[in-house]
Amino acid sequence: MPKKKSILDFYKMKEEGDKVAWITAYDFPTAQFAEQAGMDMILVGDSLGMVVKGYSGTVPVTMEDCISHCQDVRRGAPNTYCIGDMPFMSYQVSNEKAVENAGRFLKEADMDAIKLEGGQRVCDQIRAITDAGIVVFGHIGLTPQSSGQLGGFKAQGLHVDSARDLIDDAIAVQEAGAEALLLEAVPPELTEFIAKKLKIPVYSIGAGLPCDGQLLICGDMLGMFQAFTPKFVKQYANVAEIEIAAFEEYIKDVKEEKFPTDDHVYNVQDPIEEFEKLFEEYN
Ligand SMILES: Nc1nc(=O)c2c([nH]1)NC[C@@H]1CN(c3ccc(C(=O)N[C@@H](CCC(=O)O)C(=O)O)cc3)CN21
Ligand SMILES: CC(C)C(=O)C(=O)O
Ligand SMILES: [Mg+2]
Repeated sequence: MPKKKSILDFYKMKEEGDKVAWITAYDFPTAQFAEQAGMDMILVGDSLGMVVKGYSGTVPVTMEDCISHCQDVRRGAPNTYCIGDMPFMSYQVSNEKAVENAGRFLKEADMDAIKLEGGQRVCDQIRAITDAGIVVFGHIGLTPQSSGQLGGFKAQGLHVDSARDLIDDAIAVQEAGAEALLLEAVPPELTEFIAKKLKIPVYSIGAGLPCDGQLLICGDMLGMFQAFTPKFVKQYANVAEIEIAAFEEYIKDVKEEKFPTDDHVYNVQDPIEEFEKLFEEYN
């Protein structure tokens, strides 16, 4: 079992050009499989609202949802670096609320770091959480919690003006004390510039190759999420197909009385004659 990584390992990996592979996970079994596979880190994303709860966005997700899923993931992956994702309205209102809620991820769910969305406009919160001794991951570009302002789940930084805003946001997030930055759905040219410009590791979800590592949503890469498939997703398995086929076969077996067989039942421990006598008593 390799030793659990720390944020210093991720700085070192950036320096040495070793790429970080991470996925989201929300449950115990997925966390176990990710750790067994050697995943560098796990994000317990507020995307759990869409991937496991079936909401159409991440806005309804609560602190209680996030803490509960972080606890499940930690039990499954005790030796993997885990990041808790701060849900909508858990950090926007005030620095005090932001610090208090960030702290819950560490105290109640043993997370190693927290992530929150936004650039310059959340730098006060990033500074406050950092000052409390908590590792912060920034997240800019397509920020699903503010998809209303973005006009939907749309790629960002495609034009020079918006790219300039994102570069300013990236620098501000680093200056505020964040120790890593996630870029979501921005063009690779911009990703490469930001990854080279910043001292902190810069990771991509839908932001191309030239940076310090890649994140995918587990439900997307495993083929378990059916509502939509972002352009940036590579599907590595079709779990939906496997699961539906298994359910269909089970249904058929039940209808045709092919399940259960002798292998799946318990054997009586008294002579069958005694059982027959027992049943007689009731006839
Ligand atoms: N399952 C899942 N995967 C994700 O990647 C994801 C979530 N859920 N929930 C939170 C956000 C929302 N994300 C999304 C959602 C949709 C697109 C998408 O369909 N994009 C289109 C159009 C892009 C555009 O209009 O610019 C695409 O073709 O990629 C992208 C990212 C990323 N995150
Ligand atoms: C989309 C990713 C980056 C995320 O924040 C999540 O999974 O919640
Ligand atoms: Mg999120």
